[in-house]
Amino acid sequence: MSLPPLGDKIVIASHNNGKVGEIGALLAPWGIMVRSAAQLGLVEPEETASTFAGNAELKARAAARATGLPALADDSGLAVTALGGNPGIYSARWAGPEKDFGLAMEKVNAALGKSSDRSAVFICVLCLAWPDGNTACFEGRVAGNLVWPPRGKRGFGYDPMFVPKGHELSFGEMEPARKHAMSHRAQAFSKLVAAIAPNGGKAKREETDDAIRRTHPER
Ligand SMILES: O=P(O)(O)OP(=O)(O)OP(=O)(O)OC[C@H]1O[C@@H](n2cnc3c(O)ncnc32)[C@H](O)[C@@H]1O
Ligand SMILES: [Mg+2]
Repeated sequence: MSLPPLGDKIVIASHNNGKVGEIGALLAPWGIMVRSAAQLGLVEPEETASTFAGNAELKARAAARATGLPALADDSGLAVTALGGNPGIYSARWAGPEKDFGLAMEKVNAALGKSSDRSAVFICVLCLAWPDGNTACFEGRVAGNLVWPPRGKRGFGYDPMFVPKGHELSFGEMEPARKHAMSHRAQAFSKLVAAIAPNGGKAKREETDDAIRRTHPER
């Protein structure tokens, strides 16, 4: 797949500071100037699609159209097996108008009840949109189990109740760099990099991996 170049400025088409911070960290080695939709005063489009990809594309297109710059949107959520994939694309909406994720996590836990299946997947679709109407979307997933009560104050959203498979710490307890190395967002991001910069991307990924290894020598 051959995609148009990104240039040196892009808009992060998200109003979620947690996501904007994580995407900024993933983009840091690239020297691209990043502005968020909130910083640019863009309106938050209504998420009317029925899939992560549909919503990510709609958010990216709206920001590219409004700014004339390439835009990167993220639509993501927590799909809980025993809840038939809910809250899924409704993950932000379960937090209500106050964006109260303590409440959203309580709802997930209450809906699970005594279910012995606590498995869940975080899903992220990153979608790039260019001002000429081109788009490209990339999906990442990370599997894990839900714990109660929530643990840790790092990260955002549902992080404190999610323990990735093979790990002890929740995303809310982990060093941010460690979450970045395995998260659904990071997985989607490496696919995006592979599509945008197949050769340069390899060097940049190694740079990021080296930085993570220096901070986490046990990895
Ligand atoms: O649409 P934008 O403006 O990007 O911001 P949003 O918060 O509304 O984002 P979504 O519509 O994609 O909803 C996804 C919700 O899923 C949750 N979520 C996504 N990624 C997460 C992560 O890495 N850790 C914890 N929760 C996450 C988080 O609570 C988000 O609010
Ligand atoms: Mg949203």
